[in-house]
Amino acid sequence: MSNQPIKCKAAVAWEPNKPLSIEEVEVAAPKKGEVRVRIIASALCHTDVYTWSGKDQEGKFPCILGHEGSGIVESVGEGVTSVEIGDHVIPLYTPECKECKFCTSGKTNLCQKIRVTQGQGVMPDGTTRFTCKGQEVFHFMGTSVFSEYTVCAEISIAKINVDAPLDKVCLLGCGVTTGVGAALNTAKVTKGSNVVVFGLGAVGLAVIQGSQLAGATRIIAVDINEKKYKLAADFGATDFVNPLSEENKDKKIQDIIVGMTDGGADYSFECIGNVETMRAALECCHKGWGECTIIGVAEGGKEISTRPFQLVTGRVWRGSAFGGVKGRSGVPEYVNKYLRGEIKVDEYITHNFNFEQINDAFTALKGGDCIRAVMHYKQ
Ligand SMILES: NC(=O)C1=CN([C@@H]2O[C@H](COP(=O)(O)OP(=O)(O)OC[C@H]3O[C@@H](n4cnc5c(N)ncnc54)[C@H](OP(=O)(O)O)[C@@H]3O)[C@@H](O)[C@H]2O)C=CC1
Ligand SMILES: N[C@@H](CCC(=O)N[C@@H](CSC=O)C(=O)NCC(=O)O)C(=O)O
Ligand SMILES: [Zn+2]
Ligand SMILES: [Zn+2]
Repeated sequence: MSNQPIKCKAAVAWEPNKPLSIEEVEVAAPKKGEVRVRIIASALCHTDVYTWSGKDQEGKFPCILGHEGSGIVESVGEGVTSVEIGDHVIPLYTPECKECKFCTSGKTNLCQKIRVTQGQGVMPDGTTRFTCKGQEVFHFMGTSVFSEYTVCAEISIAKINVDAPLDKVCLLGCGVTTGVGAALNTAKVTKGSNVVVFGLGAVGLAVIQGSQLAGATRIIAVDINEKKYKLAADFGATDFVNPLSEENKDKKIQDIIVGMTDGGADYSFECIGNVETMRAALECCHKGWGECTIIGVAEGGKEISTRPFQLVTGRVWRGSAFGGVKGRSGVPEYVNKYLRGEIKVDEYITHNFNFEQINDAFTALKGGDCIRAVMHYKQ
């Protein structure tokens, strides 16, 4: 246990859409049921960019963003039993308390024990552990890994194999687990099926990886950025469609997919966060059985629509958060799968930066060549 605050560097988002500012912050000691973690590495996910842009209805400023990270337990608060100082961990934006109605339902990974306060940018007791220049700074997604030290609820901490390289498995804190899990747990892609993936960022590529693991025979990758096709092929995509190409630009993407697949997709996934492609992802599904999984996060105020006939005639629209993976029990297993060579992680990392260069990581992710930018913290 430690009762002392720590002063360290953090990337503070003072207001939306402005470069993050590397500041000295004070990180209070973990309270009862909390864990303070020294972050070793983190990666930037599109969701960080989304909240930073000001389009997230739950976005609170000033805050410390970051939800795809890894680190080492520095101290624990009263009553913490599942981790101890020195454990290697991945902070979870989808906690797992193992006792709420959601955790015990066997039907979802969406633990709700601390969801309300997490969305308000505070710890479960309603207060923040971060201060900067005398001002309170909000947490983000219960993780705030863009800080050299962060405090999380114990139920938001997955203890992982100490042999795993922390600057790689940080990606299992969101993107890779989300995509692989969406294919395997949420959609339950079947052997021999055809799959369509909209959006070839880390999440879409991970859906391709999961679909290949599930034995899909045809995986159609859809993206307006053709630079993403090579990596998609490496992950198992068999066909590539650019909706904006000369040949396609006057056609509806759903009609193109239906034409390519003798009636439509068995499974489709939206990994962009655009409500038009969410509609297309549903409508490209095969009549009678095609299932569309929405993963992308659309900006606040946007709504999806389709003709109800699309659903009446057997297509299914569902969503997936964190790949349907239960954090504390599932993430350690994903780390072990990576260590056994059963899932790829390194291949998603296209850029590496020092933590202080975090604004360059934002520029890279928006630049069209980046899948994941990993930030390395001072050791
Ligand atoms: N549900 C969940 O649990 C999670 C959801 N997410 C969400 O998933 C989505 C994907 O995340 P991530 O992989 O990090 O994002 P990226 O931005 O890295 O990937 C999105 C890809 O879609 C492409 N794209 C953009 N617009 C279109 C379009 N109209 N048609 C086809 N392709 C398009 C982009 O091209 P370009 O390179 O040109 O931008 C990019 O290649 C985001 O909305 C994110 O917030 C992320 C993690 C977890
Ligand atoms: N605050 C956002 C919610 C965005 C969202 O849907 N987040 C996903 C994870 S995205 C990770 O990169 C999620 O887990 N959703 C479930 C949840 O309980 O938030 C908004 O209001 O749009
Ligand atoms: Zn994410
Ligand atoms: Zn729970």
